[in-house]
Amino acid sequence: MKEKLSIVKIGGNVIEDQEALNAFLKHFSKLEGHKVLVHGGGKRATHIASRLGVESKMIDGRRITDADTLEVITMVYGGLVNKNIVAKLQALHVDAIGLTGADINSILSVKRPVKAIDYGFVGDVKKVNYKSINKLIKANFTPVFCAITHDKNGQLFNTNADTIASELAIGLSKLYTVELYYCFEKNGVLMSVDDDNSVIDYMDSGTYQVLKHDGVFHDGMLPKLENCYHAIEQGVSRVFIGNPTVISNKEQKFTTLFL
Ligand SMILES: Nc1ncnc2c1ncn2[C@@H]1O[C@H](COP(=O)(O)OP(=O)(O)O)[C@@H](O)[C@H]1O
Ligand SMILES: CC(=O)N[C@@H](CCC(=O)OP(=O)(O)O)C(=O)O
Repeated sequence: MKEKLSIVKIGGNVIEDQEALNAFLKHFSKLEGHKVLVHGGGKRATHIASRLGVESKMIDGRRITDADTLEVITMVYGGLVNKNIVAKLQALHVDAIGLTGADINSILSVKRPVKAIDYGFVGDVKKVNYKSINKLIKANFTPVFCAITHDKNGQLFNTNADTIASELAIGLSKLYTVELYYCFEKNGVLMSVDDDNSVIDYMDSGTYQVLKHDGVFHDGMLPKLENCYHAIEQGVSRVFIGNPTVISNKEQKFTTLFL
């Protein structure tokens, strides 16, 4: 039987709220067994880009990444956000190691093909080197991934953090029974985005298609759910969406997704 591995993605709104981030990291530190953290930081990148005079442009939840934006996101995701999270985890006695997809050649990507839109330096994941990542896991390190990948020719790419989490989950599910958690500031996938009590407890792919057609999901929730169902279809055992306590408290409301 495969061992269990928890992969947890934490979104940009929680990262912006120091109290919420600290509370989440405390929950994460107590999570038993092997674990991997993936973090976003889109909000921080937009904020710092604007202070540097770099304009941010998002289309369908993805950032148009020109050369200046790539510099900003490399500093913000790979440096500021990643290293602060790693330091906070070390303070909580988690032996965390921060990584981009270039480190140990962990996540390879190719430039997102230009169709109607040229996203610039945005990468679509081509390969996850789960065997290399597993060396860190087996040595009892906790990998902490940011939203950066590379092409093995020296080019870094910006890749949506929800996609990084689902691709890592797919790759590592060859070795582990993976539980994938998407943590954000709401209680789960909501029937009505303004009502935190309207959590959809269970959602199969048929219901997902109907609700999507009815316009229940907007903005970042659209790519998030696409990534979730992609992971489930590719063999990830369990996928949950909820607030930062979902990883340790199954008493409260959250959304469980299945085929
Ligand atoms: N039906 C829905 N249920 C919950 N959130 C939704 C829904 N539709 C749209 N959203 C929006 O999606 C956002 C989450 O996506 P995103 O901002 O990409 O998350 P993250 O912080 O994880 O990166 C929420 O903040 C919310 O405003
Ligand atoms: C290509 C692309 O859009 N990348 C994202 C990566 C960060 C991210 O996903 O952050 P959140 O999880 O906080 O939204 C971006 O630059 O915004």
